[in-house]
Amino acid sequence: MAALLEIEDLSFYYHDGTPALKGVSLSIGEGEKVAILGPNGAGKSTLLFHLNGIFLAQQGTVRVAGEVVTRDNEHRVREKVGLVFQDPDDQVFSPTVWDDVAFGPLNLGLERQEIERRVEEALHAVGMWEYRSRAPHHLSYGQKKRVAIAGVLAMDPDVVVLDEPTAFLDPAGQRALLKILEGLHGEGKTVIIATHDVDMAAEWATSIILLKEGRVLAQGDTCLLVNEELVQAAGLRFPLVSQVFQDFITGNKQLLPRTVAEGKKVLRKLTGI
Ligand SMILES: Nc1ncnc2c1ncn2[C@@H]1O[C@H](COP(=O)(O)OP(=O)(O)OP(=O)(O)O)[C@@H](O)[C@H]1O
Repeated sequence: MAALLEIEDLSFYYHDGTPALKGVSLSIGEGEKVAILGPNGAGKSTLLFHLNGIFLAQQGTVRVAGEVVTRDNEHRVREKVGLVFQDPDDQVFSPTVWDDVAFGPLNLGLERQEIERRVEEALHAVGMWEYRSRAPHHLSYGQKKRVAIAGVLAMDPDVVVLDEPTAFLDPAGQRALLKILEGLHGEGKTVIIATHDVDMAAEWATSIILLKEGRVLAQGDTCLLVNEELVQAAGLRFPLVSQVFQDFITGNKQLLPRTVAEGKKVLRKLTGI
């Protein structure tokens, strides 16, 4: 089966000549949970902007469901791929939270009842239903972020892309976000995040993409997060769970536990408890 998202040799330069992407090629299958990691300035946000047609390829191609993204189909692509921006102030602008989340479904031309159903469901999903009459600019950063996520959920896209979704969320908010992402995945959606949170990536992702200086260093499973050479090159660190076991499990680092559940399993084996 063809990949849902296919990027081939994508390069992108900003107006001032800054090269942000240099020959990026990658593919993402339907239903995957993808974490894109890399240091500041690696090109993560620039790459995400290409996934739903906000940026069009200057060199190379971006395919969504087999279709090359162009100016002619960018609107259709945006219905398929929803993007939650890194900064909610770039996304949340309506007079009330309710209006903001309803904005996308309204533009889809849906019936009033369906719009109301979607807005209610999306606001409940992010725990912001009680705030529906509030002005978004009077909310905290984390609350605005939740509203921005609800705005994308209400569009019901096949692919949900989130730029730094956990940044500025409190621990309960981060747990709630993970639950939302799991729920989306359970509905069969493909979920892609850009993040600096190695621990979350290790716990959650089925596929890891490491970016650096506009290039893909590697794409694979969460084993990449305990590959010393790659982790160093990408300016990352091992997941905390892996660090705990690093000195006790010698030899093949790929066998290091990467999640809390894996860590517990190893401990049970070692201690017999
Ligand atoms: N509007 C812009 N004009 C010029 N250069 C830009 C612009 N936006 C980003 N860049 C540059 O493009 C490169 C990639 O930036 P991008 O924001 O995609 O990185 P990132 O991996 O998302 O970084 P971060 O982790 O800090 O969010 C960087 O060198 C950055 O300085």
